[in-house]
Amino acid sequence: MQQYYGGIIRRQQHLIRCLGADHQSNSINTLRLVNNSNTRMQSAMSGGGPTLEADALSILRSISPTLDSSKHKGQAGKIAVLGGCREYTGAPYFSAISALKIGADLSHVICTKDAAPVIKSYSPELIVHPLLEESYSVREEDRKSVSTLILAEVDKWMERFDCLVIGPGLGRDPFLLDCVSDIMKHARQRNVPMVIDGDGLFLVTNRLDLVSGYPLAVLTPNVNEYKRLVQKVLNCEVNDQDGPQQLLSLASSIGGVTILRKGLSDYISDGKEVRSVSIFGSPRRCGGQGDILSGSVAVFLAWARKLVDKEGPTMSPTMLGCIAGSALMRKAASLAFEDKKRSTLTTDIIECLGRSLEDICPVR
Ligand SMILES: NC(=O)C1=CN([C@@H]2O[C@H](COP(=O)(O)OP(=O)(O)OC[C@H]3O[C@@H](n4cnc5c(N)ncnc54)[C@H](O)[C@@H]3O)[C@@H](O)[C@H]2O)[C@@H](O)CC1
Ligand SMILES: Nc1ncnc2c1ncn2[C@@H]1O[C@H](COP(=O)(O)OP(=O)(O)OP(=O)(O)O)[C@@H](O)[C@H]1O
Ligand SMILES: [Mg+2]
Repeated sequence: MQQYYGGIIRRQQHLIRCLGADHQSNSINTLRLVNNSNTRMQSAMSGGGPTLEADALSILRSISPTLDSSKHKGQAGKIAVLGGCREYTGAPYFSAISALKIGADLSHVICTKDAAPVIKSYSPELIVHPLLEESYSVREEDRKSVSTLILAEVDKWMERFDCLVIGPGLGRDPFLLDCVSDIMKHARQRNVPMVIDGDGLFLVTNRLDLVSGYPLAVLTPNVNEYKRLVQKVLNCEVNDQDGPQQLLSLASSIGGVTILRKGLSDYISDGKEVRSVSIFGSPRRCGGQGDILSGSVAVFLAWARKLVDKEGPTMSPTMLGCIAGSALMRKAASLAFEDKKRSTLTTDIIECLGRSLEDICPVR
């Protein structure tokens, strides 16, 4: 662990030097802000001035709704995950169950007919819709009518969702991705926020029009997905020397969508500003952690949206949702790692979501 954190500190110091700041950090707990207009950087170190890490935690606290008995089911959020196909059933489950464990009231999964019984068998808590089809199960001549039917079925539910997560375990079947494109267009018309991850990013990288200029779209690329986006949109390679500025350009080139670039530190930009969340984390890289993150961002984004509606804009709800989601995911991963070490799995991290939330934002 010592060595792991040492690596983080060295990378933080390197990035701080790259950004032209003269701070010296002895802390892993740094969250930076780069402003679009003047590359302003706010960096604070633990033990010195106010730490920006505390901002991530206080953002999480400020957007988490209080639990009180006057509320009815649904007010804490209804999330839907579009994903799950023949190959992947774990990813949509991880995303949807994480949303519930964080505090959403209802969590739906919209998946292929094959995947549905499997996902249902993981949990009775999830509402699973076996609606999507892959090419192999639909004859060429039936494709048009089947896709119209799928769209009509999903549309019946659309207005009830506070946020969609598009892509965990979705697969890359062309017919299925065409149907999902139509669903995304409808979601956009109805101002439903979308968190796009996994194969959803494969789709969007080839169909930027689906999200371009939509301020309620969040993209959560991992290393590979980010590389593909940069190549496609900026027509160059990833530049880690100037990572935050490149992220800013990428988000702004896609018309101000919010991008959460996952990694050693998570970097987040909506094309106007860049922030990073470097707190906690774990050296274990088992598959599925990005799926927890997508479900987590969806819930916090839905909550942040309600808050911003009520209290006026501070930061965009998508930025707030990403910062809170990233902080919680990393905290849960660190708790799970403390306990399980090398054998830490995604399900162990999910089990730590509740304790992490309670540590950061105790129920009063
Ligand atoms: N249990 C499950 O059902 C899971 C399904 N998943 C789904 O699997 C599908 C494909 O996602 P992938 O993340 O594999 O797609 P990627 O395109 O990110 O990864 C493809 C390949 O790149 C490699 N790779 C991944 N991260 C890397 C890194 N940091 N540096 C270098 N190479 C790296 C992987 O080993 C993999 O072979 C998505 O639908 C995703 O949601 C994943 O979410 C993991 C868990
Ligand atoms: N080197 C790292 N150190 C600490 N945390 C990390 C590191 N890399 C990624 N993370 C965290 O793990 C989470 C998932 O990121 P990752 O890059 O593993 O996503 P992914 O590849 O999409 O995962 P999935 O397997 O679910 O598809 C993010 O919240 C990120 O903060
Ligand atoms: Mg992923």
